[in-house]
Amino acid sequence: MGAMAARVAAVVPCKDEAERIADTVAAVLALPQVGRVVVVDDGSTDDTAEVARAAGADVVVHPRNRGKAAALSTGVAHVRDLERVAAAGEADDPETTAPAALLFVDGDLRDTAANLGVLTDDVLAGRAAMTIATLPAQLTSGGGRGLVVGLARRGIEALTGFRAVQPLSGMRCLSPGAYAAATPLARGWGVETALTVDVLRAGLEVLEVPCELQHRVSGTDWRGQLHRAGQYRDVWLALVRRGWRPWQRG
Ligand SMILES: O=c1ccn([C@@H]2O[C@H](COP(=O)(O)OP(=O)(O)O[C@H]3O[C@H](CO)[C@@H](O)[C@H](O)[C@H]3O)[C@@H](O)[C@H]2O)c(=O)[nH]1
Ligand SMILES: O=C(O)[C@H](O)COP(=O)(O)O
Repeated sequence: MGAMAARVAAVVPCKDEAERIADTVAAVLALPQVGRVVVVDDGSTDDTAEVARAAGADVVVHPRNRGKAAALSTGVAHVRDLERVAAAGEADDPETTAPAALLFVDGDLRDTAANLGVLTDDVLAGRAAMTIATLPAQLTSGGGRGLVVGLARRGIEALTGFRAVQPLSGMRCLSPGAYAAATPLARGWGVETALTVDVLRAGLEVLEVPCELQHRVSGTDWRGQLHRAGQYRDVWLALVRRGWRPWQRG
């Protein structure tokens, strides 16, 4: 394994993923590119933290739910703390411990997370600053009507010219420069949309990469629709805060 081989740090934000997180962590830990997996338990009411720890992840806990973007920020901060400790142990060569890239992974992918390796190649080779997974048709059908996806796609295109196939996809690999360009992260469910806008606006390359992933799809019940309403609000806010004014179009 080369020096770069295990230099990706994975961050997995989780709210109530106890049933799925062990498989997800095991699959990500098995990727040769990945050196560490940090799970952020974002105020779960189940055993997510314990299960993730038992599966081999470093775990940080939010005592109260703070949303996906806050969980990602906490996870990256924890990666950096762990690196500082490791660098102190390895004396004068922090380069050997600093991650070459961050891999953002949802907790619900289970063993399909084993297919995430394709996201890291372009970033580690310097061909892209951020890669975004595009998912195949899901085995479980969802209840979405494309409203949130359409909003995010239109806003990103208006602000940057980039037409995203799956603008909400949370599985992303980022170079340290891409992460710096996108911080502070937009709140809640706006984080992916804002990441794409901010990284592109920094003049960096963004690539969508097909990836064989399956995740838990939101349904048509009131819970699913409430979830989509929250997504819509956060994506809208992220876009407006970045200067999108759709109501001004002639
Ligand atoms: O308050 C929360 C809610 C969720 N999660 C975790 O965030 C991830 C994504 O959540 P999920 O409910 O699976 O989101 P989806 O409905 O599938 O949303 C899609 O759209 C989101 C943006 O709106 C993206 O973050 C997701 O990656 C994308 O799959 C999962 O690991 C969750 O456990 C948190 O950490 N905190
Ligand atoms: O189910 C989904 O794909 C997301 O929750 C987004 O919902 P949408 O279909 O309304 O864009």
